[in-house]
Parts: sequence; C-alpha cells; structure tokens
Amino acid sequence: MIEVQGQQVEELLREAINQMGLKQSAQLVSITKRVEAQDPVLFFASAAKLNKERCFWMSTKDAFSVVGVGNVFEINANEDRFQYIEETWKKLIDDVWVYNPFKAPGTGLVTLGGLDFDPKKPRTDLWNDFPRLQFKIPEYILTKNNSDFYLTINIKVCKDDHPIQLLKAIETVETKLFQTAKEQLDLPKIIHKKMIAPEQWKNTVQRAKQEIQQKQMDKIVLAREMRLTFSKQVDVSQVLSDLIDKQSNSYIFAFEQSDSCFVGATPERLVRVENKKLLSTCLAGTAPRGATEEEDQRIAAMLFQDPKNREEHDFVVQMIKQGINKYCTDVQIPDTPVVYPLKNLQHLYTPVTGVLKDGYTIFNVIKELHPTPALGGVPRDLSMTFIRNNEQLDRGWYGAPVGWLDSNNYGEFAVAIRSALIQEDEASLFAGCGIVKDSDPEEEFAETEIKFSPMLTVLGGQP
Ligand SMILES: C=C(O[C@H]1C=CC=C(C(=O)O)[C@@H]1O)C(=O)O
Repeated sequence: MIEVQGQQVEELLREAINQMGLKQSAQLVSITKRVEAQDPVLFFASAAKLNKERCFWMSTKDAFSVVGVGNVFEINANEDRFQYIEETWKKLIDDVWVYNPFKAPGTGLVTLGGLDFDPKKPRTDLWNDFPRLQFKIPEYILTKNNSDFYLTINIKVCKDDHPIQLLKAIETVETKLFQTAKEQLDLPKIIHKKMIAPEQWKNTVQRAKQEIQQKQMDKIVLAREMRLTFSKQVDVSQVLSDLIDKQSNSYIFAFEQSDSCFVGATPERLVRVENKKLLSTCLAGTAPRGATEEEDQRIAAMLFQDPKNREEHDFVVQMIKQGINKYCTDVQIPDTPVVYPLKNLQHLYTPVTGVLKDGYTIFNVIKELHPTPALGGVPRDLSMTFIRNNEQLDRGWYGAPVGWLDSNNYGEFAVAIRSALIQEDEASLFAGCGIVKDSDPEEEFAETEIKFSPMLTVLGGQP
C-alpha cells in the first residue's frame, strides 16, 4: 500500500513547482492519497462549514461514491456543449501535474457536473444558479471504492508558492473535512405546496395524445413540478442520508450552486465507461409496488405483460441500441426486459453492454443518447418541440445527464430524475411519464404522483 504522508505531499508540491520552470501561469496539481474510512455524507456535511460548493455522487449498488468540495476549475458552455466539454477536458488532462499511483475509479483528476435537458428552451429564474452546462474539478475529492478510501487534492500552484505554506493550508481544510460526528437536525415541515392544476396538466397530456395521432408520433414524455415551501432551511446532507437509506438500486447525487442544490435518487443509468467497457440501461414502463409480496408479484407480472408499458419500454431499447451501435462493438442487449424493483415503484429494465470503438469517448455516447425516449420521446425532434412549446415547466437539469468522469477513463452518467432543486427553505420536485397513443391522462397523473414520492418523503411529505 502506498501511503502519502504530509511530508511527502510537501515534496510532491515542491517537485511540481520545480517542474514549472519559468512558467508564469498557475499550474494545476493533483495529488491522491489513501485515507481512513470516512462516511461520504459526513464529509459532505463537514464541508458546509468551509463555505465551498459541494457535489455528491453515490452508486448504492456498487459501494462507490465521489464527494467533491470547492472548485479549482470549471467548464461552462452554452453552444456546442459536448464538443466544448470534450476539448476542454482533454486539454486539462494534458496540462495537469498528477500524482495518483492508485488509478482507482473516481480518483485523481475527476470532473463532476451536468447540463440542461433542452438547451433551446428559454430559461426561467428557477435555474438561475445553474449554467446550461457545468463541470467542476473540485479542490478536495473523497472517493470510496468498496472498502478503499482516497482523498484527492487539486490545487493551483504558482512558481513563487512555498510548499510548506501550501501544505499548511491543505491540512487546515482536511482537519475540518474529516469530522467524526454530525448533528442530527429535525426535518423541516412543509408549509405550502404549489403545482400546476391537475386538470391543466391532464389537458396537456390530451394534447400530446392528439399530436401523437396527427403527426404519427410514438411517444412524448411530459413532466410537472411541485413547489414546496418549508418551515426552515432544508439540510441537504440529511436529505442525502435519507435517500441512501431509502432508495436502493439508485444513484444518489447532489450538485450545489450558490444557494441552490440539485439533489436526487435516480435509478436510470445513462452510460458507464470502464476503460473501453460500456454499460447503458433502458428504463421505461412503470407500476407501483404492492403492499404485500403477493400483490407486488401480481403487479410485476402485469407490468411485464402490459402492451402499453412494453411498447413504451421498447422505444427506449430500439433507440439506445441504434445509438450504441454507432460507437461500440460487441453490443449485447437481452430480448426481453426484467422488472426492476425500487422502493416506491417498479420499472421495466433492459441492460446494454458494448465495447467502445477506438477514438470515441463517453461524451460521444452521451450526446448520441440524450434525451432517450424515457425523457424525450419518439421521434426525438418532434417530441422535443412539443415539450418545449407545451410543457409549463423549466426542466433545467432535470431529465438530463449528470455524473462524473476521471482521467483514467472511468466515468458514469445517470439521467437526473426523481430529483428536486432545493433552494434554502423551498424546493421544486420534478416527475414525468411517457405518453403514448393509449395513455389515460388520469393514470399518467397518478404515475407522476408516485414518482414524486422518493424526494417528497425525504423532504417530510406524504407520498
Ligand atoms: C420521467 C421520469 O421517468 C422515466 C423513467 C422511467 C420510467 C418512465 C415511465 O415509465 O414513464 C419515465 O420514462 C421521471 O421519473 O420523472
């Protein structure tokens, strides 16, 4: 095991500074060391005291998490967003001075971020704190990979910096980040709830059905927002902790920007890359969970056989298959889905695997797949136009890819559903569902109600 002690960090900093030579601009230095086991949520909670923006990612199935604190570099883009992030990231990897003998997923140079669902939709004030695309390289990153824990320190150094002083500043922050106890806070109470009138939303569903018939479309996904006001400020780390307890089979994420934090527990992986190995997921088609095991199994069997849900699911499978085939070899997709149980609902689920062809990256795949028909529709352009013009909602980052990637060719992105934008003592929750020609507006409304519940319950509401 390679241990990096304070003295060695100092030496590494000295080496990085020496290697700068006469370089006038600052040099980004990234140093990774193994650390003692630390609860990722506790690390996130401790970082609140530092007045630095935080981000959080956990894959509950994989015992994997990445928590970022502070922001040493950020990539923001509006136009040509995928090309821009890809080029900037590549350049950054070439420029950074890295010490990371572990090369474990999510260590070393790591960036975390997300983007708008629809860059063409005019923004409202709701998402003011969030750029249309933003990826950050945090100053401090805690990575948990099974039972291994790492801390990566990313710091900009100048040729006149002194390693001892830099080390002192780092150690002061580290002491604050590695705390042992978090105070338990009471949940705030919901004092006000606002949302689009149910009839108005159901009318939009009806219009979507007409559009599907008139334009010979297959599917349009429509969402709605629930705005909550609380008796006091919401503690995001408490929300994360509750989501981890309650939502298995999910990606728990949080992206903090100024006074806003976009948080969620999504079951929907968009793409994971481990070197050349690629995994994606088709997730669409929904039913509630049963109260007893018997009822649960009956509902699961109905979901599996239901033609409407199977069709909704198959649109996603066909599109992902087509998209992945462009960038991968050895693509494998089972012929039939399985039922994927979550706490409040169950979905139809089909896994996809492949091997990334040379010359392509995770960004090519994200650009190709987003939005899948699980969030947009079929055909993509027509459904996006309908959503843009008819959905009375600013989706912002909801329904779009959020995730992380590192310079060792690991990365994972999920679709940001089952999510909420928390803004001090207020929050907007989002939930949507796929509308097809046989959809019943009443049932679709009920489905969105259930899809609110993962976030609503951890925010003190009743499902
Ligand atoms: C749009 C959402 O879910 C999507 C993902 C899985 C199943 C879905 C469905 O059955 O409609 C949706 O396409 C949401 O939760 O807000």
